[in-house]
Amino acid sequence: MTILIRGGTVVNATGAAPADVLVDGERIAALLAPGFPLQADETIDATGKYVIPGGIDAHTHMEMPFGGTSSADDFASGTTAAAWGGTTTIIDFAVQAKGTSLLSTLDRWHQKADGRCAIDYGFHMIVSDVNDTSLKEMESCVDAGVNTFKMFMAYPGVFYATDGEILRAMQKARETGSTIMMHAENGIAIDELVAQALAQGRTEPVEHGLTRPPELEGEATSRAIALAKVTGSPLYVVHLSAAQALDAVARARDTGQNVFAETCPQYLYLSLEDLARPDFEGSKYVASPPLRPREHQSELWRGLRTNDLSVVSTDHCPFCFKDQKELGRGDFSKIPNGIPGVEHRIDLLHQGVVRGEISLARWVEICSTTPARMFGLHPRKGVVVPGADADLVVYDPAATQVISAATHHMDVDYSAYEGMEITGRVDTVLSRGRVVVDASGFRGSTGHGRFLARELNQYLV
Ligand SMILES: NC(=O)NCCC(=O)O
Ligand SMILES: [Zn+2]
Ligand SMILES: [Zn+2]
Repeated sequence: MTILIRGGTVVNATGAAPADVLVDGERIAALLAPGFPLQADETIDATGKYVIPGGIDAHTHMEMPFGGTSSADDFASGTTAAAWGGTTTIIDFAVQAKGTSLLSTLDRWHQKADGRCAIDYGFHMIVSDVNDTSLKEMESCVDAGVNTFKMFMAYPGVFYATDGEILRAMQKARETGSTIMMHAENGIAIDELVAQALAQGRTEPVEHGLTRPPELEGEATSRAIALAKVTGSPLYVVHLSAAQALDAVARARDTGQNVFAETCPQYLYLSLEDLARPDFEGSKYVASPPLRPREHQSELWRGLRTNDLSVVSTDHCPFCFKDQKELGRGDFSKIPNGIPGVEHRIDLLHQGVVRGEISLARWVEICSTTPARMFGLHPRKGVVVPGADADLVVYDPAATQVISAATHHMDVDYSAYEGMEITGRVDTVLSRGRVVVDASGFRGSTGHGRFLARELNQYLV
């Protein structure tokens, strides 16, 4: 089966140029001069549109257990929504519960995902129980294509790891060539502030933000960087939200340390003002780290331009407003943490192009090419070149849309971006050569997506 995508502008991280794209089976076969005379089984007209590599969302939580409930999207609904939004690969987090092994956790996540995903997928591993067994098991995870391990400096009693535990895991990461991903917030200090707020009767969602000040993200980020330096381990800071944390990352990178960071669309577009919405509406915006005062946003956009922020992922972690966020009415600390977004990352970041915050090539780089290289998927994913998987998005930069829960495909009853007007829209999506979304709707199938055993981080020196 061949498909010819005609008349579009191919955008890679290296730049944009008019070209026709020939797909043969699951792979890109050729980039051709526009109008090159060739017949294919199917032709897609991309005139006036971009042809970009499918998005790679390196931070999602499908069916994630949290605070007595579970995130609302399962692997079927979440990956279908991702496809609608031009994302053709996700990397989800398998979550080790305390007292369980990493390998049984990995098995469990395979059971949840295998045969149910609409697009390709990989896993990171959350390590919440550092001991001799789990440290040894990190080696087997790497062999199984899971070479990125998330640890938490937040959530004492749940996921929290001490500095000593982090140090030991980083030593193992150094030994195995794997990368530690860090949730960098000072959870011990935050828990004190939370207890004080509740004791004073401050129970509203906005208190979630006020009890997690940006300084405590900056401090934890600096500490993680120091531990990484001592151990020689690479560090990837997840969901960076605060200027103070960005500053620490930028300083480390200036010294040549293997420190990388991602931010998320919610930190670029939403703010503490959303957390302060009345009538418990603020609960829709509870995630950790929290949304920050608006002035952090321009710093994050700058970080994306300077590459101190290398990736934008969603941290997609949906909880329904009606029956899940509700768990924290009267006590903000019980609101399940997370914001939905897997469907809208490509559109929201294209908005950054429209507003002149980032270039077209940088849009592709932070949404696809760099995650592919950072997480060992390149050159199979993340680029429009012959030989790569035909994970392709035809994107119409002139179309307009309004984001709404009434029209999105995520299995959650609200949108954090409700009513936001977007210039640009996904037109057609191919996953490994199969059209999964086009004007007729969703044409893919859950079960089409394959597990991706990943190579090591290609940015390490
Ligand atoms: N970010 C968030 O609030 N929920 C998902 C879990 C995590 O990434 O820490
Ligand atoms: Zn986290
Ligand atoms: Zn997360």
